[in-house]
Amino acid sequence: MNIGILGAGAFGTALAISLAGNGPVTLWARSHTQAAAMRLNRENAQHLPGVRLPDALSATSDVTHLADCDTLLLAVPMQQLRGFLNDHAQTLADRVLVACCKGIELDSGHGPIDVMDSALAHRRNTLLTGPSFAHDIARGLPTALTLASADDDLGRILQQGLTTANLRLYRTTDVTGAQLGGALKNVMAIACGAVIGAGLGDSARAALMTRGNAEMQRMAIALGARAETLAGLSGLGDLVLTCTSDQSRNYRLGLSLGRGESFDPTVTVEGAATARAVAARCVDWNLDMPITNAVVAMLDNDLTIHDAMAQLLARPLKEE
Ligand SMILES: NC(=O)C1=CN([C@@H]2O[C@H](COP(=O)(O)OP(=O)(O)OC[C@H]3O[C@@H](n4cnc5c(N)ncnc54)[C@H](OP(=O)(O)O)[C@@H]3O)[C@@H](O)[C@H]2O)C=CC1
Ligand SMILES: O=C(CO)COP(=O)(O)O
Repeated sequence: MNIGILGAGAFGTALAISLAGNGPVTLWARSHTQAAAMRLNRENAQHLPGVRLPDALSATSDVTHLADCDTLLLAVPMQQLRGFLNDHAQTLADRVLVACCKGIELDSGHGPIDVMDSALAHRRNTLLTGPSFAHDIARGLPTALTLASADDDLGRILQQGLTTANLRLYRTTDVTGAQLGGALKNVMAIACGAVIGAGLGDSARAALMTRGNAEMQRMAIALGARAETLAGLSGLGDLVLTCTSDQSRNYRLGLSLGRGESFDPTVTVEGAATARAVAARCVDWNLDMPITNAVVAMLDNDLTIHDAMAQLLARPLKEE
């Protein structure tokens, strides 16, 4: 397998570092300056400082250097994915594509594979998702992820080719479940960060994680996912990681909301747009998504975390 990675952010770079342990990998950055600096300094100082780029990793800003790559990993943020696919349709044609982003597109309500399926003519579109921080992968720490492919034969090939010494891949054909688990856990991480930031305690966070998990299951099953996918790495696994670690940018945005502090708007926080994408559609989908709606209200400054928790506690009592 000849691998290229498009998008030299934290995650794309971390995956490139890990995969370079298997053989040569090409990492494409849109910025010529960034690619040149990575070649010169053997470091992605902008997005993943402090980690040496291995010799088997070639950094470039020239898409023609991806000509020999049969498998391309796309590591750009979710809301940029469609524009990116349109801009690079020729480079991506006839390759196996692996989306590495987590989220739901605001305009369409679609996840990464759905966006690729609608934007590109071919259908060899897959997703790599699950609990993993870029810094952990890049430092060689053990990680387990899910490779989602509707075509199980293709899934097996990718599972084999993208597994590395520190990256163990499981696979699933439930692309809907994998997309939604990775997208919705970020919304719950914002809520959990807000609870901790406001000093409401670990018990409240445990309640939110559990009810958030129920909310994720409800939506995913309604849209055709399998319950066991949401109980796996791409759902519960990533929910646990992201709601409990301040390595998570979504969780840190929540912390800032809970503390009443501002947050750097240039940081990639997928859960904010995803929460809006879901909240805008949950009435049409006939879905009860109280935590997601509360996150949107907090992001819009319409609700404090104290009021949001009071509202959630005052909901009609029901069976678990
Ligand atoms: N970081 C992590 O730990 C993990 C991240 N992910 C997912 O990976 C995805 C990317 O996140 P991450 O790498 O962390 O984000 P970063 O903010 O670190 O990097 C984003 C990268 O995307 C590039 N980019 C943005 N828009 C475009 C575009 N239109 N064309 C080309 N390149 C573009 C940026 O380029 P530039 O620098 O030039 O702006 C940058 O290299 C997200 O969906 C995230 O949820 C998944 C698991 C773990
Ligand atoms: O997806 C991630 C961990 O699995 C990264 O989380 P953040 O995008 O919140 O940093």
